[in-house]
Amino acid sequence: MKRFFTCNILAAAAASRANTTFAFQLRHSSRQHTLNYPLSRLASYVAADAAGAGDKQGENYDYDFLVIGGGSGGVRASRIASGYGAKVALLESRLTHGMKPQYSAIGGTCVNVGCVPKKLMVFASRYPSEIKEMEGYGWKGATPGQFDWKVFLSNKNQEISRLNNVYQNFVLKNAGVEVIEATGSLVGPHSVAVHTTATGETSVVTAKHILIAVGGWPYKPNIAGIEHAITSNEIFYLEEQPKRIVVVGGGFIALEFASIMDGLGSDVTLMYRGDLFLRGFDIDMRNHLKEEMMNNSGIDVKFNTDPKEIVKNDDGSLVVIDHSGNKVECDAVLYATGRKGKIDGLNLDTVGVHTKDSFIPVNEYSQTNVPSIYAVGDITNRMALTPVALMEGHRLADTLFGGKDRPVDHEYVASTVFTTPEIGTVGYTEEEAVAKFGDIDVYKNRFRAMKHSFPKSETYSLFKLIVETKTQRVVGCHVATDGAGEMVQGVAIAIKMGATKEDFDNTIGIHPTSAEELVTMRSPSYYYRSGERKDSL
Ligand SMILES: Cc1cc2nc3c(=O)[nH]c(=O)nc-3n(C[C@H](O)[C@H](O)[C@H](O)COP(=O)(O)OP(=O)(O)OC[C@H]3O[C@@H](n4cnc5c(N)ncnc54)[C@H](O)[C@@H]3O)c2cc1C
Ligand SMILES: NC(=O)c1ccc[n+]([C@@H]2O[C@H](COP(=O)([O-])OP(=O)(O)OC[C@H]3O[C@@H](n4cnc5c(N)ncnc54)[C@H](O)[C@@H]3O)[C@@H](O)[C@H]2O)c1
Repeated sequence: MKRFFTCNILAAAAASRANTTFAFQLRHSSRQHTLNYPLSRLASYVAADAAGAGDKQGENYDYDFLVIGGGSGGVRASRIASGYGAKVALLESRLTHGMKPQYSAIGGTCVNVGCVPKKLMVFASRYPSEIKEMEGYGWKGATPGQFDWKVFLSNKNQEISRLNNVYQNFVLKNAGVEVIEATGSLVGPHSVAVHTTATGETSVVTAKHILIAVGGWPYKPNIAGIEHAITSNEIFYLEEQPKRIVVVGGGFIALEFASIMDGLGSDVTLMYRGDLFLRGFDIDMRNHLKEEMMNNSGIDVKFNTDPKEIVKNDDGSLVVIDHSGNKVECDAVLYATGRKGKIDGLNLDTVGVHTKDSFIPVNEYSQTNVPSIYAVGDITNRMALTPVALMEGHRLADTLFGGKDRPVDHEYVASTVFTTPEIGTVGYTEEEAVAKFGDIDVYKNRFRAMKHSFPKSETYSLFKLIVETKTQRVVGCHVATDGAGEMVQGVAIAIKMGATKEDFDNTIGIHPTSAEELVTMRSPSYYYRSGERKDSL
């Protein structure tokens, strides 16, 4: 007798009681797979699932740890778990990067369509401004030449392919992780349907612990003509460099790509719906970046501007019409308006995993409401940064397989917006510090770095330290300058360790650098006492 069931553990259990053989019908995304599954095996994992995650049951699972998603969090968790001797399999939909439908591949968003190709574009985009200053240093007639988008893209693609190979065949293979090119979806608290990418076949495997590390996906608001807009996924594969580009958004991705495309020679219009971009960052850094962008880049920054419609012309060019009826002609529109969790097709409902919007809430051990199922990285909507996903994955593996008690730690996480100039930041903003501590001392200096002052460029840096008055602990450091990311990484160690302003003062600077400013700001620029700003005491 052959019967069909949707992928539902209760239906499977009923089938096993009726002692039938059956084909198991699974739906994932738009595809539908049929799986002929041996009943004895199915019955065993149904029984295991029904019994919960008992240690004794665990001995019968196919794996100790099954990871869905081969990005920052999944790769780190799986290789650390394997290092502790766990039997680990990792499912990633694709092992080599490329366009639709996934864009991402082994290594995740960061490696394929995020941090890495983005940073390569940042490097490429900064050469022209370096060359502009060369004349002041005595180099006559230097020009950046012509940027060849196709050459860059081809080199970038080779580099990402190299990294895909490194992840699959060195990082994970050497760690003993079984990598499967497949898309995973949940069947039960201990069972996952594995939809093999190459063949379309589906099988079901069981694991004592399951980790969901599927990352996120760009979100575009539903305005007329939105289908003509691209996202950060597509920009890494555009065949031609858009001569004119409108970037919509005011977060990390919008600002970084506005800077990149400007540096590469495109005409850039940045549209942000609010008064000032980079909400959540220190107010001085936000204002400083605005001034630097307006004074030292070609970016046309439009605040309080929200597109209402995108119209495609017959020649393929686009027009962005905002709510006031203003029009901007361009060749591409990049939407960078946030990211959603990639939960589609995971069958979370089937197993009862709670979601909030498109994300999966977890506790401090990255555990979902279903005890055997964990989630790390962007899908948990804690802090969407690669090193954070790495930390969450690592700590989970330490806890589950290393015999350690390692909850996540999101305090004093440093980050950098790779605009020109970069904004490096760790700890509390001025606003947050006032709200939390009431009494703070603020040290601030805006200056022209030696490198820019000599060729007489009007390019400024801004350094800011925030100190809790009572303890004199440095609780925030915000830097807008060349190489801010490299600089703030070191400061983050000191701040995480609880360094005081005196510790900073006792540290001897490196001369001549811009970074020495961090240890030479002697007197506070202003203070807050009981939440009220005071210019002197
Ligand atoms: C343009 C851009 C630039 C960025 N720049 C930076 C930066 O400079 N610094 C920084 O710290 N962060 C940056 N980020 C953020 C960073 O990329 C993410 O925080 C990080 O990649 C999250 O890791 P993750 O493990 O949660 O998920 P991801 O890295 O997104 O990995 C998830 C993987 O799971 C796979 N997958 C999804 N569903 C399934 C399924 N059902 N079965 C099997 N596999 C599946 C996907 O194909 C993907 O490869 C950037 C992001 C973007 C978009
Ligand atoms: N350098 C880095 O570390 C880096 C770089 C890129 C991305 N990231 C991570 O990826 C995450 C996602 O980046 P992102 O820039 O897409 O998101 P984001 O949340 O940083 O910014 C989204 C922006 O879009 C705006 N927005 C949202 N909905 C809108 C709408 N309907 N219309 C117009 N504007 C709208 C928001 O006001 C905000 O300015 C970041 O939060 C960050 O954690 C990090």
